[in-house]
Amino acid sequence: MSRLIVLASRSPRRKYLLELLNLKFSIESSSCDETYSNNEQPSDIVQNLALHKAMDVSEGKFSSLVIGADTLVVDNEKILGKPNSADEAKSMLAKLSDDRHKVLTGVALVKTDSEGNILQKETFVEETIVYFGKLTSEEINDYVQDGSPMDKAGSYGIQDDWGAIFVKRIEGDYYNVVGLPLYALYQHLKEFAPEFLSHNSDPPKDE
Ligand SMILES: Cc1cn([C@H]2C[C@H](O)[C@@H](COP(=O)(O)OP(=O)(O)OP(=O)(O)O)O2)c(=O)[nH]c1=O
Repeated sequence: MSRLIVLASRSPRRKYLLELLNLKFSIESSSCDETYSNNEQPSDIVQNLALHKAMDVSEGKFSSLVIGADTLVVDNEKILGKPNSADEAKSMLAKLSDDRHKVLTGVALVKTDSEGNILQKETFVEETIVYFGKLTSEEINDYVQDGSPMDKAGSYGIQDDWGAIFVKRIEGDYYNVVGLPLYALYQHLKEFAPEFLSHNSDPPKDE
């Protein structure tokens, strides 16, 4: 039976990022609840949510590797998820202005055997520090009105046109901020699931 990689995500950005590893995979989004308790450590939250997504999608999958991920912003110990309203997006961006914050992405890898049983699972977390410049209220208003903050942790996308204008510098993996830490993921795949890489071992082709 052929081996299958499944990305447990509805995020178009995660699909795009996983494609950069030149792997063949399918996509199935999990319907699990993404709530968490503020008493938990952010690094535990993102890994637990990633694992819930991957475990949920792994049901009924045979000889598969399921990849789940979750991204949160942590600003001075305060966790910022996706905003619930435009006003909340504006206040998140005002908090991030002229300061540094952390972006944490938790990743879960779940392997199933040929009968659909869970064979192995592991999680890891990657942290990137992002430094924002000072944002004027006009810039914040314009971004929230014309940009796409609502589906993003911390209300911004570093990859968006205006998002890029906010960011002075980062420490760590850029792709981790966008939603999937590609360097760490590839290293973990080599250790945890090399059999899923072997038939995809051709180097990426230039466009
Ligand atoms: C900080 C930041 C977050 N994000 C995104 C990454 C994640 O998609 C999103 C955080 O929400 P998540 O719950 O991690 O992911 P999701 O709901 O988009 O997708 P799924 O759970 O189905 O995998 O914020 C950016 O795209 N750019 C950024 O700069």
